[in-house]
Amino acid sequence: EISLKYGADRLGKRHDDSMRKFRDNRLGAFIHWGLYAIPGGEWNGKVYNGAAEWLKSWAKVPADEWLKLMDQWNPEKFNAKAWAKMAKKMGVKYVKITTKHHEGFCLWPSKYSQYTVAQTPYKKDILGELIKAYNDEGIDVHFYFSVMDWSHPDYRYDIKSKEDEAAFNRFLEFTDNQLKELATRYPTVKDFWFDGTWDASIKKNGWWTAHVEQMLKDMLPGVTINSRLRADDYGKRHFDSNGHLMGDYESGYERRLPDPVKDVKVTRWDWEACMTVPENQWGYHKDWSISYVKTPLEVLERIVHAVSMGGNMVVNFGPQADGDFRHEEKELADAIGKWMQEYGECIYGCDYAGWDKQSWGYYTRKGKDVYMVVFNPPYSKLLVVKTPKGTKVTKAVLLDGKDIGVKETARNEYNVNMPAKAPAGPFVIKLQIEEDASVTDKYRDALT
Ligand SMILES: C[C@@H]1N[C@@H](C(=O)NCc2ccccc2)[C@H](O)[C@@H]1O
Repeated sequence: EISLKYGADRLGKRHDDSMRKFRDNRLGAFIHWGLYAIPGGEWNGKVYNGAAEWLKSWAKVPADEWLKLMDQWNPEKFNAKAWAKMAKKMGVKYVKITTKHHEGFCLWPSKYSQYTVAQTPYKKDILGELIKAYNDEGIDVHFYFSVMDWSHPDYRYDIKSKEDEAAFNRFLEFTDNQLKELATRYPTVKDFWFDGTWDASIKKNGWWTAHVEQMLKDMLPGVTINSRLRADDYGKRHFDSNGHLMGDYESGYERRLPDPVKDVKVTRWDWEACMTVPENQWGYHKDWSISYVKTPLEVLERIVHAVSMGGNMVVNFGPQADGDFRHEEKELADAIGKWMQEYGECIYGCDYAGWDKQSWGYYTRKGKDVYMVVFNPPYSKLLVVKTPKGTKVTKAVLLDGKDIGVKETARNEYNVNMPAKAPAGPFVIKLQIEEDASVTDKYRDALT
């Protein structure tokens, strides 16, 4: 291994209470809310199909012109309690809020910037209202924070001169101040999810990313930090030059998921995926017909897929400028919530089962309980289960306790019956197992 000053400061997963809660939460929601919600993907009469929160970039709008949108920021339908009730009903255990996205507009009254809610007609501290409302519902709050800040004159994409260096150092100090401000004003925050850290300027300042992780952990013991913040001595990101994960969980699965067979290695560390409902819209876009919109079932499958591989899933919501949600997102929250109400025990506190993936769906595991989450019931009405050596399935029940029958068909192979009346949608079977490495082998491998 090469010696690093700013590489991973820990090997392996964290097992303290805070990280355990992060992991056991499993299902979160993203809130992408900023000035970009006002134009909603359209600028000067042209609708841009790219991500709506990047409209400033697609339409090449100068920062001072873009930030004039602040004069229109007055979400008259915003009701933090209603947002928290919606999240509660969806069954999310945490919400990640964009405190400041790339545009530089702050949802809290930062004293280090003139581009904040305090300078808008709305005036009030939106972030503070949201944290109180979510926490009052028992929902953890995580902060999304974009290091890249298009509103700040000292931001640099690269460091190519002494002036660049001086400017960027001022920018890093500004960023430190905002982060300390967030940690001080909102001490119940449980996680910082950094974005906008891919530029050469950050990769050349790996020391600063290590300093930020330490600074926040000193201020808020237990707080979790995503790998996307981190660059090491050589600009390596997420995983350091020795291949060790930096931060507390991998945060590279944005709008994609690890393959259940080829990428089983991700089960060795903590990770959190995030996803959009359209193909690629985080902020509010007025026209969702421009790309494919996932159904609630497709969102649900991604949630289960993540948990089945030992990861968290964060489903994105892009609130409207008026503070209300579009009907598609309300309906999605409702549908996911109904499923979680009935089957959530196969998600919350669950992890990778370590069994070979089968075509009917996904396994999750909590202690001695292995769950089968069935998305694709077979015409045979027989759900094939293959267990690791020394593991036996002794019973298969629905979550209401109804025994549906399991038959051993070969060594470490079983057929679990489909319920007589196939449920109308994805459902869960709970397996009772016995694990004993000393189990004698009554079957013999064929001699080939
Ligand atoms: C969580 C998402 N991350 C931001 C994003 O655009 N990431 C993908 C990306 C990364 C680098 C260049 C272009 C696009 C999106 O705006 C969301 O905030």
